[in-house]
Amino acid sequence: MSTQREIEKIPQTRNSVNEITSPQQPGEERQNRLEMIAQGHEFDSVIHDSVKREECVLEIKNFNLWYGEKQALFNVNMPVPKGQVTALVGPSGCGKSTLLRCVNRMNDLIDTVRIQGDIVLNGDSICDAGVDVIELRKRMGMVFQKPNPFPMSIFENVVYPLRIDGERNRGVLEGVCEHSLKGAAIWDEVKDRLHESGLSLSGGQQQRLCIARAIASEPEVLLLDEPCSALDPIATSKIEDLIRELRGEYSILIVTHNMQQASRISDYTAFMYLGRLVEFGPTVDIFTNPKLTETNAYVTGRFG
Ligand SMILES: Nc1ncnc2c1ncn2[C@@H]1O[C@H](COP(=O)(O)OP(=O)(O)OP(=O)(O)O)[C@@H](O)[C@H]1O
Repeated sequence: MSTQREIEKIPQTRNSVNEITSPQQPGEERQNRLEMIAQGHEFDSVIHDSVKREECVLEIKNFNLWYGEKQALFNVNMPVPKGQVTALVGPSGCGKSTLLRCVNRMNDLIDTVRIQGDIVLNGDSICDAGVDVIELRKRMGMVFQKPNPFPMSIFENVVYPLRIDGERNRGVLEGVCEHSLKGAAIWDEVKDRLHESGLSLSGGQQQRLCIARAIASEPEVLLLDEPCSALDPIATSKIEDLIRELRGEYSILIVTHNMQQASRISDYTAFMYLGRLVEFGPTVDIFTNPKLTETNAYVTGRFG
């Protein structure tokens, strides 16, 4: 869908973003904020005060990213609250996955990527050239759209992060395996078949196995990139319940296309558009009383 078509569908109401920053003068034409973004105008993200008051696990600061000549992220400033679920939403191609991948430096794997700005994890800058990326990734758990269990047993899948760290103690490995599978709400289903292949599980079980593997190393942040997009509704509902249960113990940043899912599972929602953070606030406010008309148009399905 072209940007222009998206924009045209958004009603140009008087209750636009411009009313927040300046009163409308008689006869003055209001310009939609998303149209201004598409035209390359500078603008400041709208971040609700309640987000700013939260303790942060991550702080994304003045962050820009280019794929070759093409800029994909523009001056993103975003605190990610600790112990909460934060959803990243926005139309396809707005940069949600790119931003998520920056947090665990997966974009380093792409030769053409260039970044500016910083991301701070619990006080530590993660973008410095001197950062040990392997150590950094141990502080993050990542779960992808498609479940990706390794071709090894359920047990070995879960304890994999400990194995690569050199852990050999059977008791420790068994304890972490059970704790992580329970944490991922799949223990009862697999406790009698831990030595079967992880690939023998259903798609939804495989995804919970991947979440168990992601939490086995007790990460500071759990990054979930559309973790339910390949799952049926029942498996999706189990993963959503699980995300709610993991909240508090883990800080979760999740990319989702599904507005109902974002509203069900997240505490905070960030709306992105064409590489910019547009509005970021408590999910209940973003879905029922956003500050921007454009956010309302997106979350109610009127474009994108
Ligand atoms: N490896 C890459 N090389 C070049 N451009 C890329 C690459 N990955 C993403 N992009 C571009 O960066 C922009 C943001 O893409 P990204 O995948 O982050 O968006 P998204 O919001 O996650 O989209 P979707 O919801 O469709 O997954 C898009 O214009 C995309 O084409």
